[in-house]
Amino acid sequence: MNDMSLLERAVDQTEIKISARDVQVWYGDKHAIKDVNVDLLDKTVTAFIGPSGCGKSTFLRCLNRMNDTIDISRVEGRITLDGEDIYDRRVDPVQLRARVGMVFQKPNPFPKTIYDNVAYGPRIHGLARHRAELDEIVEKSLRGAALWNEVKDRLQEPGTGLSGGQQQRLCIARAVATQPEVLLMDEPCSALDPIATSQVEELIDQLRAEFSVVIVTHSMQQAARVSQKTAFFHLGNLVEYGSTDDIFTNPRDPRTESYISGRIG
Ligand SMILES: Nc1ncnc2c1ncn2[C@@H]1O[C@H](COP(=O)(O)OP(=O)(O)OP(=O)(O)O)[C@@H](O)[C@H]1O
Repeated sequence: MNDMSLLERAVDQTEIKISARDVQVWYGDKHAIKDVNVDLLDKTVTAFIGPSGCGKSTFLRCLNRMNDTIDISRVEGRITLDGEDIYDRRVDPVQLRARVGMVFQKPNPFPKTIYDNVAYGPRIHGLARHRAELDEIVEKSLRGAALWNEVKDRLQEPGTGLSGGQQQRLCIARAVATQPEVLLMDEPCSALDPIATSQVEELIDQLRAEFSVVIVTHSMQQAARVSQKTAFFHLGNLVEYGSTDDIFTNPRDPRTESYISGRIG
């Protein structure tokens, strides 16, 4: 698939999947996210862009409560998934993270077989009643991550024996296996070569048929290629959010304009 065909696919989805209101994040005294309000759409790829340290990853981690795992961080405000407050005390963060999956910068397969990497989530969440059902989930997830053909004859080999690009697709298969509704990706291609990057980018475009995808990226070319919506962060503020086309061709805020034209960053 070429770049333009990804870019030209219209945003046809308007259903809000995640809604953030007045979100603040502190690390100790450091105010890392300031009053962020945004509605992220279902079945849409949203890119978070902005200079290093502006808070992209911090805000991403708010969306599946990964910041809970950082002792000194404090999150305020309201974030809803399908209208339900994800910070409500009745919400189990482990269950939430099955619905809002995450793929990290560096591929991090478990030291287990390819099969067990993918089967891990469905097993702990009880998604399969018997082995045949688990086999089906593993195959479907590996197909969904465009990896099945490369690994179908070596499912019992260690996941860590795959190439970097294959490992990242394995991590995507692992995230997809719990049937998430949202997939968060924190610079998923930064450790990959150009070929693996383009495979993962094509995959992201396919994944949005089923999920809402949010991707943090330092590459404006990548944001333009894969996303329909873009959010530009600067010094903890969400400065501008809109269609990727508008952000890149007609930014409204001078800070966005400076960033995309390479004057800040
Ligand atoms: N675990 C942490 N403890 C303390 N401060 C943190 C922590 N994580 C991030 N920060 C600080 O919060 C701010 C936002 O960081 P964050 O990693 O979210 O930015 P980013 O835009 O994702 O940066 P990059 O593009 O470099 O990954 C920075 O000032 C950073 O130093």
